[in-house]
Amino acid sequence: MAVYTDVAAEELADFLKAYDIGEVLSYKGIAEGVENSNYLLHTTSGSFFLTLYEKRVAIDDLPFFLGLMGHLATHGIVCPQPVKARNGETLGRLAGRPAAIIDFLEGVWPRKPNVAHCAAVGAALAKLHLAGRDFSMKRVNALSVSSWRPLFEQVGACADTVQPGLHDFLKAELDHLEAYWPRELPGGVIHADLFPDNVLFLSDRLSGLIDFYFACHDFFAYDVAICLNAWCFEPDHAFNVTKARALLGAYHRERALSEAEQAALPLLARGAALRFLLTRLVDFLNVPAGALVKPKDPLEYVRKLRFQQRVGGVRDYGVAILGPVA
Ligand SMILES: Nc1ncnc2c1ncn2[C@@H]1O[C@H](COP(=O)(O)OP(=O)(O)OP(=O)(O)O)[C@@H](O)[C@H]1O
Ligand SMILES: N[C@@H](CCO)C(=O)O
Repeated sequence: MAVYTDVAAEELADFLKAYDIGEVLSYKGIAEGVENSNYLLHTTSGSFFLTLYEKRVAIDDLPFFLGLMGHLATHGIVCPQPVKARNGETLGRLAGRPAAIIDFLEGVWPRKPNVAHCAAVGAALAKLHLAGRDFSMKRVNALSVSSWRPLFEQVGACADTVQPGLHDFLKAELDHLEAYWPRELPGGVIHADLFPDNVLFLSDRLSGLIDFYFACHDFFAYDVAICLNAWCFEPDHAFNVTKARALLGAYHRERALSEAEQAALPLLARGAALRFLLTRLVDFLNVPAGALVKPKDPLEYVRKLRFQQRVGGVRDYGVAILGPVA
């Protein structure tokens, strides 16, 4: 989470003069998330979310992210809408960082996802992929396979301080993925970070998707693989095939996964596990002094990667080859 960048009350009051959202009543740093500095903002007009974008968000990418959130809403995807300043801009600058105000979505992210949550996420992910097909802006995935070796080299031998032998394990996996990564699969706009903490529920109903700051163009099935890793493992690290079947089946009913996508899923899931393992390692080894952040556990993704290395095909996810949707 983060509060990497503090915001003084006077700075905030100044910043809000450009908006039509009333006077500040309170603002508090949010103790969740690891990428950006987030504040819950209450004003005389309502509740908002103030985000100051940090190191992993390139300022030139922000129009894509903010524009995508607006586009998806026009296709019925419930996600935060950027608040425009009086000059029509959604992006400003606060405390030396690019900053935006987005509306606050009610809902709670599931700390212990169940099978119904997994089915809801599978369907929502497919709808997001379909809704993004006519989005005009493009963004290459800055954290796809070509970015993993530089991250690995950034970590280097320090990997072994986190777990003995981790450096060689990462190198072997990287060599394998670079050699066999798919060249051609159906693709488009993906979320690329749809973890439980980015999906809100009200009672049992999915009430919103948030945190589009890794959204980009990549394989749709890669986004599915990210969700398999994020939603379908138990706290004891066991893979839950019932949850995987629910997630994949619900996705497939909204947007059919081709045979090629299904065949590629295990390899994509290895890549998805390596991607988050590497960014977690980098963050774990480089916590900025004074930042209010609890880095996420890289070893969780070592275990997930080892599981995915043993997967032989989608049957290991609890599904027979998903046939045509009736
Ligand atoms: N628009 C919103 N409405 C309601 N809650 C929100 C909103 N945006 C963020 N949150 C809450 O703040 C938390 C952190 O937000 P977010 O996920 O965007 O941070 P982050 O730094 O990108 O973290 P990470 O990428 O690790 O999830 C979310 O888990 C959610 O609980
Ligand atoms: N969702 C990511 C953090 C944001 O990239 C993780 O759990 O590693």
